[in-house]
Amino acid sequence: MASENVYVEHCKGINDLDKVILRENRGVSAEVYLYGGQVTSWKNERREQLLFLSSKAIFQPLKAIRGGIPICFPQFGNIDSLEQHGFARNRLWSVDPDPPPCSSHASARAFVDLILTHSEEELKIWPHRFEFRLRVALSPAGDLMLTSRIRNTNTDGKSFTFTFAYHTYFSVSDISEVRVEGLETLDYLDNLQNRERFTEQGDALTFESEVDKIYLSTPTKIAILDHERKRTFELRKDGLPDAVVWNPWDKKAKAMADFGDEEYKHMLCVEAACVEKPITLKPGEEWKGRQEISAVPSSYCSGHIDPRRVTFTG
Ligand SMILES: O=P(O)(O)OC[C@H]1O[C@H](O)[C@H](O)[C@@H](O)[C@@H]1O
Repeated sequence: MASENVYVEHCKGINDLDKVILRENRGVSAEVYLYGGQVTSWKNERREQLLFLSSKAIFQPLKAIRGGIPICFPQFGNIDSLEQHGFARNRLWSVDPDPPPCSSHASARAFVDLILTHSEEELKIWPHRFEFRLRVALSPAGDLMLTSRIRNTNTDGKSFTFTFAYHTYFSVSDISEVRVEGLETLDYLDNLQNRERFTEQGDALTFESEVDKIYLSTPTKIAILDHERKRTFELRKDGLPDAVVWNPWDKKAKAMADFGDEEYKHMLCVEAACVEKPITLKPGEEWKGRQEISAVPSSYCSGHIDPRRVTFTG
């Protein structure tokens, strides 16, 4: 069991589900449910919530929690016969009692190591043995860092193939005030058009209708600028070439039981992912995928904001 200290608290959350609270200097914090291995909260030093969590989210096994950072594994989407976005987000993870050394975020004090392995039940729907280790860490500066290490532990000599995403729901003031930089001019697969391939035109992305796109071979940094809240999220990723951008907009919002009708205005999913080219692991092989997110104050200037030149005050 991970040690209890001022940085890490193991407790019960909604519906008595186990959760872990990570705390750092100046009151920054994050919360992780063992159900889904899912981050559900990330707060800055002003105790402001940085992730979107639906007011209608259902915290009950077999349904993924709507918001935070669901983990999509072993598939993103519903291409395969498996459940949409795979089973990892619908399973009870454990605290990893003996995590192997993790070079990422080695200096973090507020972190938890979780593990998910195949169950006998699982083997019927996805016939592979695996160990999925997830480290969630909060840096002293308040950055939220997730590292996934997935190992093929098959004993029958078989490789397995998977796709993956950190399905991050960012909290935004008003979707019509948001710009995403770093994806312009890239190719994407449009989920609203049978995954047909297009090229993004023009400047940074803005939003005025439903969007569900998988941007391909993206840069390792993406910025999400919230003009009204004067906040910029910076997403950095490694091992995850693609980035999914999703907002259901009004009609789909109404069709989702665990999502408020108007909540689409206050969220945007930007998901570090590996979708276009699935990953194949031979027995004994391990894959690693990392995502780090920071939230920094940004000064508003109509037109261009260069995420590399935002004003850091913290
Ligand atoms: O409702 P969920 O299974 O959580 O999926 C929510 C959304 O996830 C991704 O962003 C997909 O690209 C969307 O097509 C999907 O609607």
